[in-house]
Amino acid sequence: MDQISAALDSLANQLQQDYADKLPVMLCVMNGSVITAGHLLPRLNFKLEQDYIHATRYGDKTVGGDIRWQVKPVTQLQGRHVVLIEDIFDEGVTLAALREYCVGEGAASVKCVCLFDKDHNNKVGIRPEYIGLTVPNRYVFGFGMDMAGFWRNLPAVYALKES
Ligand SMILES: O=P(O)(O)OC[C@H]1O[C@H](OP(=O)(O)OP(=O)(O)O)[C@H](O)[C@@H]1O
Ligand code: HPA
Repeated sequence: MDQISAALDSLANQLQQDYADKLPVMLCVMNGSVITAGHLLPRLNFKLEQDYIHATRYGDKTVGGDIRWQVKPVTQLQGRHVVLIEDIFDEGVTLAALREYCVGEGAASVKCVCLFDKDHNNKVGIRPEYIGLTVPNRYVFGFGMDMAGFWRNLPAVYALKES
C-alpha cells in the first residue's frame, strides 16, 4: 500500500506540472479505474472536469477478447485535453481503442495515466504516458481490478496463483 501511495503521489505531481493550466477532461475508464481515480483526483490541485468512459474486454475472464463498448462520455471532447485514467496496462488493446475514440471526437490531445503496467512484451505498440508501478506478468486483482468479477475492493494488489 505504501508503494501504491507513493506511485499515486508521483503521478499526481507529474499531472500537476503538465495539466494545471489546461482545464483537462479526466476520463475514468470504468470499471477497473474507479479506485485509482478515487485516489488520484483528490491529489490534483487544479481545475478539471471529470467524466467516465466504459469499454471492457476481459469481463469475468483472465484473458482479453473483443472490446465491448458500454458507455461513452457525455462531456464533449472536441478541442479538449483528455487524460484517460486507467488501472492496468496489459496488452494495450483497450487503450488503443479509447485513444482512437477520443481523437475521433476531436480531442486536442489524449494521454493516459495508468497505475499498473504489466511486465511483458506482448503489447500493441503504444504506452501510457504516465505509469505508476510495474506488476509481474500474472493476472492481478485488487485495488479496482477484479478476479472473476470480485475483489475490486481489496486495498492492495494480489496475483492469481499460477496453475
Ligand atoms: O491492455 P489491455 O489488455 O486491453 O487490458 C487493460 C484493460 O483491461 C481492464 O479492463 P477490463 O476489460 O477487465 O474491464 P473492467 O475494467 O470493467 O474490469 C483494465 O481496466 C483496462 O481497461
Ligand atoms: O491482470 C489483470 N487483472 C485485472 N484486469 C486486467 N485487465 C487486463 N489485465 C488484467
